[in-house]
Amino acid sequence: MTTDTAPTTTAKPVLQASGVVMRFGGLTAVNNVDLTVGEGEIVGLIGPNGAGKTTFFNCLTGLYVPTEGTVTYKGTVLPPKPHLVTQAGIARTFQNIRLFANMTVLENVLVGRHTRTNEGLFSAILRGPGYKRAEAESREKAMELLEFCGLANKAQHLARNLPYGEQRKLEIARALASEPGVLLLDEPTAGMNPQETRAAEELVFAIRDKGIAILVIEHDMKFIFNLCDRTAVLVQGQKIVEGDKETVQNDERVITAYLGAPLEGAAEGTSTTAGTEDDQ
Ligand SMILES: Nc1ncnc2c1ncn2[C@@H]1O[C@H](COP(=O)(O)OP(=O)(O)OP(=O)(O)O)[C@@H](O)[C@H]1O
Repeated sequence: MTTDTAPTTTAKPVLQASGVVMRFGGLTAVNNVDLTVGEGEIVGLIGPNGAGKTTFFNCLTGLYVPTEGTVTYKGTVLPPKPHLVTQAGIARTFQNIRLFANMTVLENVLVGRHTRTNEGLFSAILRGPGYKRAEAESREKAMELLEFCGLANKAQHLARNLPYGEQRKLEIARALASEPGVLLLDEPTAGMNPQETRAAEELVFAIRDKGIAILVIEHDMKFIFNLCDRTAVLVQGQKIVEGDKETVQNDERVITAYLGAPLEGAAEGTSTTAGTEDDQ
């Protein structure tokens, strides 16, 4: 491990992974990875197919219990259960869209709010004043989020009827409904056209401006380098380099990992992707 893999942020840590290892039998999918996302930061995570990016995300969000290492959120070690991780303040989207297809857009966002509502089962069954007040507040907040994500006019549409780019936006709106301090995006622009990708960029900046730190996995290098304050590169489970756009683009090991072309394309400002052939 070389010294340039050390965290370079001076921002106050929000999410911190230390020495995270994830083994599946004899395969080490994530190998001793340290990564910090600080307040107000957008951090990128890139790497060729099978590098361990999604597995690392799963370790950060309690879907997997890391074989070794710790993950802390604002200084507290996270419990290895997804709903408790969400409750703590970490939200995520998935590489493969996971919406409730037969529910409306608004209902999907309301589902995302359940970790932030105090009304229990009996309150819901009895539908007393407390429940009605909480429900009205939730709907109002959900509508604000749909407005923020540009989906307010689709609130009553079924999720399955949205175009692909809007489904991805809805996933983000639902993740934001849990009022996170950090948002993890797993390939948010996969399948988007260039116009949708640019709109997604604007949305990510706007989320950061709300005070939510962001960690994003993407194969679209232009998207990553336009957005991110720092980018970490995983290759075969190991973080080989972490730094700003220039540091990453000029690192020989990164160029070798990608066989050169994609990163050079990004440096020239053309939209390019790397290693997407067997995604999803
Ligand atoms: N549940 C699992 N059981 C066994 N092996 C797994 C499991 N999940 C992932 N792997 C393996 O771990 C390695 C890392 O996979 P992972 O999906 O994390 O990579 P990735 O960088 O996200 O790839 P991509 O860019 O294609 O999404 C791969 O070799 C994969 O086959």
